[in-house]
Amino acid sequence: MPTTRATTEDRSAVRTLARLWPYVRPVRARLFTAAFVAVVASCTGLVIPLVLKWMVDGPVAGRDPAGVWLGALCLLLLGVAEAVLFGIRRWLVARPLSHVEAEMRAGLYRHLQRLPVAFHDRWASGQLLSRGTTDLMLVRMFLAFPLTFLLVNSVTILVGVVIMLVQDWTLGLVVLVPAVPVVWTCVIFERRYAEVARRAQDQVGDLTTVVEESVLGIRIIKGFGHHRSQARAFGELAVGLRGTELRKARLLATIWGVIVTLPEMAIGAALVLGAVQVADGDLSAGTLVAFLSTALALRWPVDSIGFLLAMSQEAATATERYFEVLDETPEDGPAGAAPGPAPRGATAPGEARPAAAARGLRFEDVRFRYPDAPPGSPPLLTGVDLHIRPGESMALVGATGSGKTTLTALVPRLHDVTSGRITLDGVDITAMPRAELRARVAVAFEEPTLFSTSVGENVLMGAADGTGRKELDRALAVAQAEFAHDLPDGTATRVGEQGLSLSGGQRQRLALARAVVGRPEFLVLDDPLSALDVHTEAAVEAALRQVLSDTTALIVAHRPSTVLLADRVALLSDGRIAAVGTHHELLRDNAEYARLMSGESEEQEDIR
Ligand SMILES: Nc1ncnc2c1ncn2[C@@H]1O[C@H](COP(=O)(O)OP(=O)(O)OP(=O)(O)O)[C@@H](O)[C@H]1O
Repeated sequence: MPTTRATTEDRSAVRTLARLWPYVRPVRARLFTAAFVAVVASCTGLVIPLVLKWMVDGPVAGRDPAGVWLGALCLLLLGVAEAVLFGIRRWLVARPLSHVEAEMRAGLYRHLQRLPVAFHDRWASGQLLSRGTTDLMLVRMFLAFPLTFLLVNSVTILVGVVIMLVQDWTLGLVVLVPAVPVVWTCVIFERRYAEVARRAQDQVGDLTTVVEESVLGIRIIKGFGHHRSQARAFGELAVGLRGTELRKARLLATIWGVIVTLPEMAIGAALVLGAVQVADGDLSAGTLVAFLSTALALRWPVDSIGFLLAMSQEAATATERYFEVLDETPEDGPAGAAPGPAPRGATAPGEARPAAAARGLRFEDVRFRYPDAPPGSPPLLTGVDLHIRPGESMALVGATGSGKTTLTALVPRLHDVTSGRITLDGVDITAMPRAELRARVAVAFEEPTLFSTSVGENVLMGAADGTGRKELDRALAVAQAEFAHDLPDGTATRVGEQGLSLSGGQRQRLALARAVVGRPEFLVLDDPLSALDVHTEAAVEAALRQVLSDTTALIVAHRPSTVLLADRVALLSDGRIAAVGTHHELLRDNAEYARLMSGESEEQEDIR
């Protein structure tokens, strides 16, 4: 699984950031108003040097104290106005930008839910997590600060330069000389910084993955005494990230050095030249004061360009990473089209009742190859043909790694077949809306996942909205999960990561209850009894038999006791169904099946 997804292709930061427009659109009025207010505030600051000029050449030269007081009052009012306007700007942007961030995060989450399992197999969870957290925070910060201030500073610099040229065009040109090397440095910096910023953000994703895996797998890490090697792996990634961050800091220091030093030198030169002109009587002292105060007022807008560009570049990288996920095609395709092979002669729901041969669950020449399988490797399933009649339960047996779990995952379309088709009562599953398919097919996997919510809610996830207490109790009884009633808050007890810890067998029984609670027409169980003790297994089997009597079921089985739950058994071998029959028939006629079952010698003796 690639943990770092660095894009090396050249892309324009502006074009990438422009993709944020649909999210910014609803709050555009406030953002534009805030930008306008900031421009006015910044330009208000540029009036101060002109007041100074008036004071120096007027009241100060004419020794008029009342005029000096008036000038001081004007300066005070201008300062207060500038501060108030900047305060208004901040107030205008705070709330709408939190809204933009929340909307983008919700959009990402919704999209992640709709992306196919193949996507989640490919992507490290830490990479997704960091996109939904750090990256979105960088985007919000960009919208709040650099976006406005790159505009505000540009306008301020432009207005300031015009004021300086009007005061004295020769001094103005001296101050403008560094513009060429500064712009050139910015262009080079932008390219280099983009590369390093991307690497740093990918490394944050990798680090998040390691932290997440260590927390989830803490028992294994401790059990096998791997905390040191895990800490070493984390340390190496952290050192890598530190190196990248230092490179970022060095680049930033370089551009800052250029952006600060060159204009300061130019101001110094202008000061010397201006002083000479004042001494020669070619320039008034007030004009020189106004010129220098304007140049000094432009220091911050110029100095800040370095880190504003850096923040914008990080935001462009964050936006790019965000849209890498959002650009992935969701399960139903952008226009709701079903991906996968086109249905062949499917019978639409509601049409004439299908022929008996078509009813039930049918695999027709199903081939499957994982999209991320090594190139050139053969498909895992090379032509599966299997018919499970309505109401029949079929056990699926095969060597480990033969593709049993994969085959079961094809039925609820967690993966799509590479070729061939699967039908439910004659209807190709690719022709059915996924919601309908998943309402008709219930699944329980070997790894029983419970969510951080109550036992009842975990089980009722398998049923339509509004399913009541009676169905919940029935499902718990079928799965022999009545222990749930004895939990501290009964079925309202919270389980999962932040709730009560349950044993593997208890989790498996709840997962089974979730699969049967909706009385599904089709049931797919992936070795659902593997974590149960012998007594509980017998009790669950007895209850499951009842459920299976009116359900069409496919059950992955490793043990004869589970196989015996089913009416017939299919043997999966070399990507095909090698044999179908009852347990006893296969045991007698098929050497591979007999060998697979012989692992359970004691039980096998009982059965014989
Ligand atoms: N997401 C995936 N991408 C690529 N290959 C995969 C993926 N998931 C599983 N495989 C491969 O497919 C093969 C079949 O896996 P599968 O889990 O279907 O076997 P199984 O018969 O259920 O095994 P077991 O009896 O051990 O549970 C394995 O070789 C596995 O490595």
